[in-house]
Amino acid sequence: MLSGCLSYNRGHSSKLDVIFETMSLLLCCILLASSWPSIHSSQGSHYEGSLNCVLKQDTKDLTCKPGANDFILTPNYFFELVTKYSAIVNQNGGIMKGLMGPMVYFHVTDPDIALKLMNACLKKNYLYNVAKQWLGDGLITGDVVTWKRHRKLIMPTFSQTTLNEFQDIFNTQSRSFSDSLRSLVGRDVDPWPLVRDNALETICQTVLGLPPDGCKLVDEEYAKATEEMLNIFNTRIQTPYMHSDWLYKLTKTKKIEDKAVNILKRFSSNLLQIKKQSTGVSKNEHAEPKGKAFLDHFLELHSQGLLTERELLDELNTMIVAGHDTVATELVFILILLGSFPEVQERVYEEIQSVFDCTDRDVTKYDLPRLVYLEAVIKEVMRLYPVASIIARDADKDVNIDNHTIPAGGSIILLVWGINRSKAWGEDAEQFKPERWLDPCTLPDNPAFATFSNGSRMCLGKMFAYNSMKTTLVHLLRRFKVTADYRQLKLKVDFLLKPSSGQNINLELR
Ligand code: HEM
Repeated sequence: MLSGCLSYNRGHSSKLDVIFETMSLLLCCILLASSWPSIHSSQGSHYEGSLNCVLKQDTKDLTCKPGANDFILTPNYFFELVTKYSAIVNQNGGIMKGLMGPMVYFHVTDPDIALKLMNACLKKNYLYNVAKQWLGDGLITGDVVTWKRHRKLIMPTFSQTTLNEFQDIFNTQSRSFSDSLRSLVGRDVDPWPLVRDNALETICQTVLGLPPDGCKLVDEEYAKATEEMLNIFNTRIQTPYMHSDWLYKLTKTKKIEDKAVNILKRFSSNLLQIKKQSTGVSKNEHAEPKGKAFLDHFLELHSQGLLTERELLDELNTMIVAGHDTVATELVFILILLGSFPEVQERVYEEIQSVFDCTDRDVTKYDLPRLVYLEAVIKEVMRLYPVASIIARDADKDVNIDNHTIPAGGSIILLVWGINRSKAWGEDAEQFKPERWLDPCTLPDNPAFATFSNGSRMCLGKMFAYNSMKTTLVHLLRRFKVTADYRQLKLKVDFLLKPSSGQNINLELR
């Protein structure tokens, strides 16, 4: 039951089913309550036994390390797991076996081993199925066969030409975001709601490709439903009995999920309708997009019979969530770090003033590569605070790595938090040092930076993210000075890495 597939069951239950399931739920709860401690302590050795048979040389056992297990099932279980396992695995050669809840995973922090596994093991771990009801067979949650076909079709959507077309949207959104910050000057405030709304509106504008006309696409209901879903993923992953589809179906959480998914799906269907209507109206009545937007590409693929309408909507939902929550979270971390290191912020400000000749003009595609120090700051914050701090995959065949074999069926946790702090980064890996990005000779190889993942399933939106974050920060930092204290920052892994408190910033007009 615990390793059950989290596939979404679309069928309806009869009354008899409900009675049967309620009785089974009660029985299961009793069994689970009485057996949990033994499942928890014995499951590891049960799995290890079978995994050890195929290991050429035993992978060190993380769960035997002192301190590795003393946080299991604490409220902030995930965050503690990520940070503690990262440190222990880094001290022990970069690959170890260990428990996550009752399941055994191979935990990896060695950048080269991680890259090899990212390329060899394309199948996502069953944990991703918590997002299936919302994201269906989109790129993040789809099975490998669907993913391969869709990735090939969708990759051209992220061409440099398309990204350049988005620069107007990035500028307009960033200006309006900076305007909205004026009301916060002089107060300690949590920037998250405004940063999130801006990122969400930006991705939706780029999905549609319509020039903003002052009218917002996104409402509070959508943003709330997204946050609700991310919380539900977290709850479900951390609650073993909710791993069973039929038990989960009986919970209150499932009802909340159904409501949230309806809101999210209604929103993307509406976007699709707006797009379909806007391509049909004359130029005088409605502003036409200048170039191709995400939805133009998707609709073209649909009209060629390469994507069904359901697949199109799955990709649309995937794009919206992948494209806003990540960017917004990283922007909050960047503001906190800039506010905590005034000398770094001052250097960024001077670079902006120099590139833009002290003017307030928009950011062009030619400015973006010239913002070298700003880019170093962004990358350094993203190294230390990777929003996707773990990536979970399954081996669908035996994978040989140095002296180890990860057997077919083995589950893998790529600890991005740990890869980004591995010994490749040197003794000062824990320190915030943007300068390390300025000299390519002292920089480790690419796989040591895993915030966008690496290999063939790596993030498609990396350049979109850099361009939009740089544009936002230019508009913001030339108007405001930020103060914050990263030492107050408390973190949680709520599916994604997020601040849980201490994220307030203070703005001062320049
Ligand atoms: C700071 C910003 C971002 C970060 C840190 C980030 C990180 C990641 C990571 C780690 C993955 C791999 C997830 C996994 O394998 O489980 C991923 C996948 C993906 N990201 Fe991003 N992302 C960011 C922004 C974006 C943006 C702006 C977009 C779209 C506009 C986007 C679209 C995607 C898509 C479509 C995938 C699935 C790729 C595939 O499996 O083929 N991301 N992202």
